[in-house]
Amino acid sequence: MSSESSGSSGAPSGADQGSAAAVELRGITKRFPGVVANRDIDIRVDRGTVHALVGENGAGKSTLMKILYGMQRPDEGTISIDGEYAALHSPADAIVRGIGMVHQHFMLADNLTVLENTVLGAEKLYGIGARARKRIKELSDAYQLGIRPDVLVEDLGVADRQRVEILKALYRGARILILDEPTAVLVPQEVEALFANLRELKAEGLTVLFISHKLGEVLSVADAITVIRRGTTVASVRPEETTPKQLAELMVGSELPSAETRESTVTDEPMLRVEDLHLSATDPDGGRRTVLDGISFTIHKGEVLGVAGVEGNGQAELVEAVMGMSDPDGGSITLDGEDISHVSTRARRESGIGYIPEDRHRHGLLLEAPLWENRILGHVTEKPNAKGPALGIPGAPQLLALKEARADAERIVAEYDVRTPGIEVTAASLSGGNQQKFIVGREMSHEPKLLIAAHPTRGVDVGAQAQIWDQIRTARREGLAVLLISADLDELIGLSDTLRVMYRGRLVADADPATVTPQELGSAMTGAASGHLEHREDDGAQPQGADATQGADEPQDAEQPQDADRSQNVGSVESADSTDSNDSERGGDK
Ligand SMILES: Nc1ncnc2c1ncn2[C@@H]1O[C@H](COP(=O)(O)OP(=O)(O)OP(=O)(O)O)[C@@H](O)[C@H]1O
Repeated sequence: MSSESSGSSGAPSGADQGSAAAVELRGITKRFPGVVANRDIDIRVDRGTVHALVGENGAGKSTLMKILYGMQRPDEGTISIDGEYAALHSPADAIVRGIGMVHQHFMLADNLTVLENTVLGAEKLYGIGARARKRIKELSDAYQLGIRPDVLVEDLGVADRQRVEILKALYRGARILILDEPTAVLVPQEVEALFANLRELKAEGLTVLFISHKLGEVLSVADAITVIRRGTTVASVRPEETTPKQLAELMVGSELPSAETRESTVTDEPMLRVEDLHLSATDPDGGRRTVLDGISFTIHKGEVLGVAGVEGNGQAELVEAVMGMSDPDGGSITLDGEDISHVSTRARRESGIGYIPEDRHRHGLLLEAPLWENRILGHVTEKPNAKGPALGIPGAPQLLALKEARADAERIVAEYDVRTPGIEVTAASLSGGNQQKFIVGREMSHEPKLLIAAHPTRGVDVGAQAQIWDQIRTARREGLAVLLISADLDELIGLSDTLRVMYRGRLVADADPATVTPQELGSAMTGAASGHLEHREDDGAQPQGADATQGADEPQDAEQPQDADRSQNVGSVESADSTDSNDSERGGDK
């Protein structure tokens, strides 16, 4: 594997020009209790192409890719790689066959360098020293990955981490790369950079298979598209012959949704008021770094406040602070006139905050518990899950109302179209998008006053996305206030009444959702100046927090102020001469 992967360009050769497909899946069937995840699937993927897999939540895409990567065994069917039958019993078998996979949740060790992460477990290939370093450089140059081997992974933004994952796979000799929803966490500029990388890879004869719910992107980068519905392939289409609308109809039989919110329902009654919130975190070396640096905003009843930002600039920490999951150094949080700065997460929920967390596995679900128990999670003292006080004695603890909780779990499954064999199965056995739909259903069921929604439609298909957007809009009309964090800029622009940009732990700019484009917002998020954005005077000109080692783009501190002719209605995200008082600080890195 290693010998065949050192071509003169440093790229794996992939040069076999035979007519065999890079991947041929024939008659793949995979059953789980109560579900046929894949049913007699045939797919042929030509060498040197980018092949997209699309389909609604629970259609069977991830299962199929896990089978190809040796993580799961099919009950029936065969896999051929480059025309040869391949028995893939484990990822190790797949790697030997030149298959690599980049999962949605990156699997890198934060406290190790890029080089260490790359060689870990693959020491036999090029050792751990000079040869390994040379190989990393060759691959990085050949595919223009821009890898810096000695940087700690924790200092990298998401787009860079993704490139490290791709490099890791290439280093192990991958010629077939599987990417699971690779663009879900990227801003538009980063998506473009990733697609440029994918084009480089295929130009060198590599084959890319990727799963995505973003149909516009699929059409822009894929050479071929396979649509899976309810476990089986329903169409193979060429992008040049297809529109996003047709693709959506093939997938779910529904129209492409629009996030656009036209009529305003914003009132002048404040629901959430956050004032001068400061939060710092301890670095592994014991130093302190600023994560939230004087955050202030108000969300009114009937208002959706969207916060745009490249992952790692403090949005996640802002959400956790509002939910009472961290202990801010200063500032206050007021909900509907009540100071909740020092009350517990449970008390915050009980006073009417719904919470759709960013990491559904860590904060949204008990993965090994049945779905009906997950109905109770986070709402243990609320109806319909609780009844009491026990035995009618005042002050006695409440009892869990198990029957009612089960019935309500059934209702959520039906209303939110959660595809599951039942409420007794574990949350872990649901597909990612169906887990998300269940969480959204649970949180909306309690008619919150304030919804904290972090990436509410991440991983859900276009049909379910439309439904979730509708739910949020309907509740907003009835006075719901929403703090919305999303990497999906169309969603952010479409749903928000007010839009703020977060950068290095500060709210640095405002954007008008009616006029701003995803590209402009994306630029602002990476620290560049952009049109339609208003510099926030009240946040002060000098950022105190954190260098932005986030994202693919380095901070553009050295950039000059914008052209005078653009400056009339345009604000820079940060003043051009801003100098970080502490370059070692980072905004909200994990
Ligand atoms: N380990 C498992 N145990 C039981 N059922 C499973 C397991 N993994 C997947 N399933 C079921 O198989 C079906 C296909 O799931 P899969 O994750 O492949 O869907 P998907 O198309 O990737 O969905 P999404 O777009 O939501 O990620 C679903 O009904 C899911 O609940």
